[in-house]
Amino acid sequence: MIHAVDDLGTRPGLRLRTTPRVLSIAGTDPTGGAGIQADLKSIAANGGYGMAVVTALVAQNTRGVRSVHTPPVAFLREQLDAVSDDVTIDAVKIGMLADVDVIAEVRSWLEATRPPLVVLDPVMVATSGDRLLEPSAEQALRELLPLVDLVTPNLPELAVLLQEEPAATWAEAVEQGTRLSAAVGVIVLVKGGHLTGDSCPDALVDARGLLGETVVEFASPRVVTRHTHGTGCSLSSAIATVQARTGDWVRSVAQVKEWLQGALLHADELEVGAGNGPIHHLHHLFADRPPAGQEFSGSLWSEIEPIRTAIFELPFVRRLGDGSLDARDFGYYIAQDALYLNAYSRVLARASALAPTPTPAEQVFWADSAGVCLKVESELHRSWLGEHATPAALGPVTKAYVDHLLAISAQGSYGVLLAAILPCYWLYAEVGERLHAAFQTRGDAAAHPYGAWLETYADEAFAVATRRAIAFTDSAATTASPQERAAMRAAFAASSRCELDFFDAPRLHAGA
Ligand SMILES: Nc1ncnc2c1ncn2[C@@H]1O[C@H](COP(=O)(O)OP(=O)(O)OP(=O)(O)O)[C@@H](O)[C@H]1O
Ligand SMILES: Cc1ncc(CO)c(N)n1
Repeated sequence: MIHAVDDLGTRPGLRLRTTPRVLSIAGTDPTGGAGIQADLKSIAANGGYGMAVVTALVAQNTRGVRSVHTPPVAFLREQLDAVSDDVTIDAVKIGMLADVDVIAEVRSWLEATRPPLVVLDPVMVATSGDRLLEPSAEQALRELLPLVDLVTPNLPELAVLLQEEPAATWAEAVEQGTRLSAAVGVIVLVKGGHLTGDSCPDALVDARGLLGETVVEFASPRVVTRHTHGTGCSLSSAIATVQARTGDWVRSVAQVKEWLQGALLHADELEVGAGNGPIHHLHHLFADRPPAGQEFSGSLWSEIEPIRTAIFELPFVRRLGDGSLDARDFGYYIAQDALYLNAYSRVLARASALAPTPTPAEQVFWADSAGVCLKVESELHRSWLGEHATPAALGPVTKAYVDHLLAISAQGSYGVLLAAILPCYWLYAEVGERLHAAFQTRGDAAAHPYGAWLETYADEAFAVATRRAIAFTDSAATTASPQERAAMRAAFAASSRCELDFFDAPRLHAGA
């Protein structure tokens, strides 16, 4: 889709595209965190089509730069022309330019092709402190600025561009950015990543007033991580991409900063290299991905999402959480739960009997769990029901749940039985944790009539047992046939529905 652009600080030739074609002209990082590798990921992460022309090959990793090989500039030009002779370029991001010859060639290509949108990251020094631009090329880089729309210097680079000392404070940095913008007629993104303190401010500055105001600040909290390799590359290529879609610098920077914050927050998960590792460019694509090895249980959990939502919307669960639950409803629930736990213990013992022989840990876990279940049952009698009270009769919902579990026990598939057992652990851990967290925040722990109940299920030992039950279910799923896995899904969903009905049963049957 193509739109014309009005005056938002962009060049007349700019045409907005849903999926902009973005060219990165930059150096390489074989570890994938900076340079063109980071640019391609950032462009993709922000919805663009990425292309790349290599200025210099850099033998580097997360610990530092080993050497730089700059191919002849004639070959650089061949790469640039190969792209521009064929592809309509919507935006260009320029990174490492290495030396004066490279700068001259890129400059000549820019003058010949006039791309509608150019973002320049004036790369001089890597995160590791190694130089990526020869000092003799600094003047040529300064002279390139009038050909670009946005320049994104960090604090030391801003100082070099102005031939001044680096700013010591954020106010000084913004003031330097304003002077650079006025001198060159370019929008400057001043980056505060090199400051110390709890925040990482950035500011878009345009002395010509193209942004509506001279300085637009973007505040973001500093992410505590040492994995910031390539943030500057990633930021500039992402801005080029989003700007080619929105045509609005302020909106583009705000959107990209939000993405960058997420990429920094998830950086530690990647574990790439021993030095300053990369950021997680594509973190948002994997946000819902279950941990490795838990794909099966992860999909079971997603499939019962409507049931989980319904559980938290039940009046019983809401009132249990805030303590306003009627004592009669709670009493009915606890009495039914004691009956349920007795039957559930037998089902767990059956899982122990069916556990595969080469893994005694599973057999022991289910046998222990059957024992724990009986202890919890007697504890319910002791603390809530009175040890000598007449045993309640199995209510209709309890009976349906127990019958379902016993029927699956009788069928003899270990995997299907685990899937049927699992919701009782998982949903209780979830309910316990959420209600407990909510009641702790309110700070009325002592006064809460059901506080002790909530504590049982929010307990860390219960969470540990739940994680093991999940892991055993996943491992059973890996050896199960497709038919058996389908039966596991059905059993998990059926038990989850029983859990929902069980929480709703007091409303329907407590008065009967
Ligand atoms: N720890 C952090 N937490 C949040 N944002 C950060 C952090 N470090 C850097 N940033 C942000 O990342 C972007 C790049 O900033 P920085 O000043 O580090 O650039 P740079 O030095 O060019 O990056 P590079 O590490 O690639 O050399 C800025 O938007 C900055 O605010
Ligand atoms: C190729 C290249 N460009 C930029 C940087 C700055 O992080 C780097 N380390 N490597």
